[in-house]
Amino acid sequence: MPHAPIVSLRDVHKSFGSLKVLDGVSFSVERGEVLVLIGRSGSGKSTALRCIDRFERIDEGAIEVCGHRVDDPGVDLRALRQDVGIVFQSYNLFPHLTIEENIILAPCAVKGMAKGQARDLARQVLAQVGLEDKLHSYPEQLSGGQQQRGAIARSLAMQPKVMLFDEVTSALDPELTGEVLRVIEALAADGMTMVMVTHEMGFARGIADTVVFMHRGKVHEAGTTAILASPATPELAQFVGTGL
Ligand SMILES: Nc1ncnc2c1ncn2[C@@H]1O[C@H](COP(=O)(O)OP(=O)(O)OP(=O)(O)O)[C@@H](O)[C@H]1O
Repeated sequence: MPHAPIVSLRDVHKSFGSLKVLDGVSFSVERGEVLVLIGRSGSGKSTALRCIDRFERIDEGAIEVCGHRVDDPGVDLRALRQDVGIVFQSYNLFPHLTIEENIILAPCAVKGMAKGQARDLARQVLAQVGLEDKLHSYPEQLSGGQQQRGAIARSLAMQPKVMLFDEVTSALDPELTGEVLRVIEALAADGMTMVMVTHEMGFARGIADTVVFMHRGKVHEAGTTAILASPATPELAQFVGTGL
């Protein structure tokens, strides 16, 4: 039997009122692959990412994620979200909970994991992001970069099959960006399947198996990172040239 991609979008359309944001978007992500979405502000990257986890519902087309038909109104959202981890630009951690409490919340509540086991898991995922010593800290006691690493750890604790990253370094100072990107690089090297929206072009070049350049709600160009070095369209050439 041919294997199915972990994520596939086929001819996805999505509008907000009269604004068409996704206009026939298709792409797919294989197991262990890193797909990077790039494009100008407003081109539809975040919306495409949010549709994968059904934070947004699509108007037309098909999305399949880890065997879940996301466009099916009856999709089991709980099962879908156990398979998909998502980290946003900000507001990821609950401020009134310690890092450990943040991390064990979902494994205990959603998966019914015993607290002791969840605490062991918290230590393990915090070690993965280099935050073992922050177990009992509150988010406000951490730098922005540490908070994002904590948010990544919290997602990892659910042992997702695919991770989605939406401009996770955009709110960070440049010196804190690197530490978060290194954690993501390590996850990719470990074989985690990922879809990420990023404006960090150097990082995209280094990590992406597939680059999808979105323009006006469409996949304008897609391919390996070679498309960044020799774009086929003036729009990508201009985007790469300006880095915007
Ligand atoms: N919930 C919403 N309601 C109405 N319009 C929205 C909503 N979410 C996004 N939009 C609009 O859809 C368009 C695409 O937004 P989206 O966030 O997907 O773009 P993007 O490529 O990720 O941009 P950026 O790089 O600035 O994040 C924008 O014009 C945005 O204002």
